[in-house]
Amino acid sequence: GNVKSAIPDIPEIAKYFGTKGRYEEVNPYLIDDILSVNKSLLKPPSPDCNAVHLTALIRHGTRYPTTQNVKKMLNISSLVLTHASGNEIWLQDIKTKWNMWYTEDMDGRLVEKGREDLRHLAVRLATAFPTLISEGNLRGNRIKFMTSSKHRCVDSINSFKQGLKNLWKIEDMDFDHEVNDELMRFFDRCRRFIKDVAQNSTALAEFDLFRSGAEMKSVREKVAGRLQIPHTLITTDSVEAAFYVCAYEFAIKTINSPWCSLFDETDAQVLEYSSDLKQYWKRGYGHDINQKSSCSLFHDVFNRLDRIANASRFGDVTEAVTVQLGHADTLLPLLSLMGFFRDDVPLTSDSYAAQQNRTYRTSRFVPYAANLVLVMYECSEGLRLQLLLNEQPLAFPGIGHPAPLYRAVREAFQDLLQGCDFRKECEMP
Ligand SMILES: O=P(O)(O)O[C@H]1[C@H](OP(=O)(O)O)[C@@H](OP(=O)(O)O)[C@H](O)[C@@H](O)[C@H]1OP(=O)(O)O
Repeated sequence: GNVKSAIPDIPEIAKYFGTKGRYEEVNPYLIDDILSVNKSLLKPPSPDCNAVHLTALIRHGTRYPTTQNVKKMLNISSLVLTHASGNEIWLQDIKTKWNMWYTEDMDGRLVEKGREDLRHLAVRLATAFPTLISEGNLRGNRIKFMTSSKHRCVDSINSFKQGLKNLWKIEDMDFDHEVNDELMRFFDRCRRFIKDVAQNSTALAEFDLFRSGAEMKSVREKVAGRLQIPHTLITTDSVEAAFYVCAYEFAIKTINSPWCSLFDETDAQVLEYSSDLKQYWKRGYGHDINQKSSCSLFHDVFNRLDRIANASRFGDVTEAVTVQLGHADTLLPLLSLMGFFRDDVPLTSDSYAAQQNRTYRTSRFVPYAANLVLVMYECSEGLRLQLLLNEQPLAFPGIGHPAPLYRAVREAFQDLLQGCDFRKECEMP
């Protein structure tokens, strides 16, 4: 019928959930129609072009909290259930209508919504690129699948495949995927990253400083006041965990949880900045090795594009589509390596106010199921490469065109193409 689907009651702070945000917040038109494809955005660069290859680098779909966060959520929920007082409706609802249902064994696994995220993404990409993501190419093994070994990624790539099988009513075939952590979890393989960042307690100093700074103190005091709990008991971990309850209740169950009433927009923006500081210094521009650790994935993608470019002259392109499933930690370093979302000044613990309009804002570009799609076209004047991030055209830095000539892209990235040696960058003396 023509009854619009009931728009879920969306927490006003939902756009500040960082890497724990829903895909729909980045593309709100999907709330009404999850299979909607903005065809005008996705038409070929010019009528004479035809698509010859597509690579999709995809983050897994919506997941449960990781164990480390379930522990923090347990702490804040028992503190609130035992110590909070006040007769606000939302507090009564937390106490009477909500229960702490998260358990440590959830361990970041994919939830049903996460399977839907990937099944729907598969159908939308097949709709947008029907000559590449096609039943014939799937049955003809011209669509390659690769994934991180993490359960949430394996489940995600199987959901992506299931989306295509449902679309074409395929029940008589299964399709393999390659588990490749060297590429999809390169950060685990880069010794310099592990030593200088992951295991270096000073590497996230700006993040740590902000978490114990003035803006976060104000959030803690306001939340303590709303709960009528002494603010000495409300730590940064507490407010972060309560924010995560709100984010996970929404992402997993599309519920506007009473926990969201603990925060106003300013609180959410402070917590968003805190999350951006973590990603900036651990996965982004903060440390050069963060981006250099993604050199192996960068070369994997461009070596394939070069093969396609050479083969396309002879029309025997066998690798029509490559789908690679990873993490936010896979996409963020690569996006930085390629120069996306770089601010003129670094994100630091004391630049919260100055960075209100920062471009490195993870809520805007790496939600669950975030995806970077590269489409190569054969056009009359040569090969073109179109870039899409979360199904929206993305101009290459320094080129400003979302579907430039491939040779222009290679020129822009020539230093990386000739350098960016993973072994050299990552080995330790
Ligand atoms: O804060 P948590 O424990 O959720 O951090 C996770 C990462 O989640 P994210 O920060 O991206 O929301 C998780 O990335 P994902 O893309 O797989 O969800 C990562 O795999 C996991 O190790 C945690 O990252 P951390 O840097 O080890 O804290």
